[in-house]
Amino acid sequence: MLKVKITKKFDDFKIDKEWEVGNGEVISLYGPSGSGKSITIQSVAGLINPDYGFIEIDKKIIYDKEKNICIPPKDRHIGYVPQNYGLFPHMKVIDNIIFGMKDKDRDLKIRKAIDLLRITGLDNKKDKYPMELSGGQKQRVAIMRALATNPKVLLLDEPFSALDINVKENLRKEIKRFFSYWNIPVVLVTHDKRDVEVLANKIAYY
Ligand SMILES: Nc1ncnc2c1ncn2[C@@H]1O[C@H](COP(=O)(O)OP(=O)(O)OP(=O)(O)O)[C@@H](O)[C@H]1O
Repeated sequence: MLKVKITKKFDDFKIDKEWEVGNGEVISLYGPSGSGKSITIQSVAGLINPDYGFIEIDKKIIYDKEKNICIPPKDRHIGYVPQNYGLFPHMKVIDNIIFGMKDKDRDLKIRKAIDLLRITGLDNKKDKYPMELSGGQKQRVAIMRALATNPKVLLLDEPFSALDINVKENLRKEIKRFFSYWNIPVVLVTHDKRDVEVLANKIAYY
């Protein structure tokens, strides 16, 4: 369960939001450009700090302004896929996926990464570089890289916005299928109603 209550103020913009999402659920942060969706998930990931509020994962506080708690991003166990996928261009697909894994044994990491790639049918691309993949393939690798760290929460920022309409629709359905493998809260930032219709159990309007 992820619980979020945050306030953040800039000179000409303020957000004040409260929502929660359970394990195995997908919440969509849905609203127009500039409404504070990215700021919210960056706060959850720990990349920026809200001015007030708290963030809780499975009853553990990872941020609380009043209690002066702010767990660093690397200790939050969060899988975050930014808008541009965030893949390392100089690393092969397989090395991108094993990057955040905690296991010491490289062979074990490789086996786990290949299993993840197999779920998305991309095990034959393991030795390619990100620039050799299509947009949809990059997106799948980015999501698998985030899941490879066994996160307690998965955050996706506009995952389909750069893809053409047919790829989008197929990928939505595929992603919905592999979300069911992971019993964690998923936060999906989008301004596309179709993403909400296909993927979300809950909506937080922005
Ligand atoms: N560092 C900053 N200083 C001042 N204003 C900022 C800063 N960062 C973001 N903002 C403002 O906060 C608002 C929300 O930005 P945010 O990126 O969260 O929007 P969004 O809903 O994710 O939109 P998009 O879909 O375009 O990414 C915007 O109006 C933006 O200009």
